[in-house]
Amino acid sequence: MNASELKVEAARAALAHVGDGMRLGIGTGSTAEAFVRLLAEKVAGGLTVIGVPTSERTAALCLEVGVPLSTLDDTPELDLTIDGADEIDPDLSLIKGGGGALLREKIVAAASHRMIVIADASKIVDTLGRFPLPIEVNKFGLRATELAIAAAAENLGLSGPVALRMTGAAPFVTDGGHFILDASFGRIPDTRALSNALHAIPGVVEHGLFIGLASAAIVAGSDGIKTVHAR
Ligand SMILES: O=C(CO)[C@H](O)[C@H](O)COP(=O)(O)O
Repeated sequence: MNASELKVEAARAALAHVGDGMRLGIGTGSTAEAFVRLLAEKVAGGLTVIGVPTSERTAALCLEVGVPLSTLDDTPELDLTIDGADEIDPDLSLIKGGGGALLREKIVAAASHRMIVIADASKIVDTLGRFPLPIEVNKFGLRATELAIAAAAENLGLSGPVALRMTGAAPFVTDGGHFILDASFGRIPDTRALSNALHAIPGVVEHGLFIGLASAAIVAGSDGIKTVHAR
């Protein structure tokens, strides 16, 4: 099976955790999209759920395939969020934001009683940081924020390019109207320290380190599906 097929298998396995009447956070990315399409089949078959999407892109897909939606304002407490990830470590800390939706993804995950991550096995790492860390920043003072991020990283012994994410010739703009800086710091031994340091920078809106949010990860590999639970 290729990575796309494995993503579908992980998404299919996650459906077993969705019960009738649930309020569901719905993630962003290709794995989450596979989940939405499978969920829509269940909804067509009579399953009742209400979804809160983590991006405009996911909202559009849900509307297209018939998954009923709410907003986090109308449904501020969720039973379960299903979302993908760019990296997953053994503690179920994550890097997310490859699709640019990290802010809403984190808000939705934090509003959920449980978060289940779905992924193909290539996303599993020993230590987070192979995937560049997405950092969502306010447009104002971009250069100053970039310098502050580099300085904060250096204090923690981390360094590497911090690149403004582009879509063609223009900067990528998130659903919240912000920019994304992708920080290639390499391995991040102390994710909590980096998280705190980034949160202390005024121009940083949010970052893609998800620590203590995932309750389980459903990972599909060539040897089958494994479910890893948070310790
Ligand atoms: O965090 C995300 C979007 O912001 C995605 O969950 C992450 O990028 C994984 O994407 P995919 O399922 O396409 O591999």
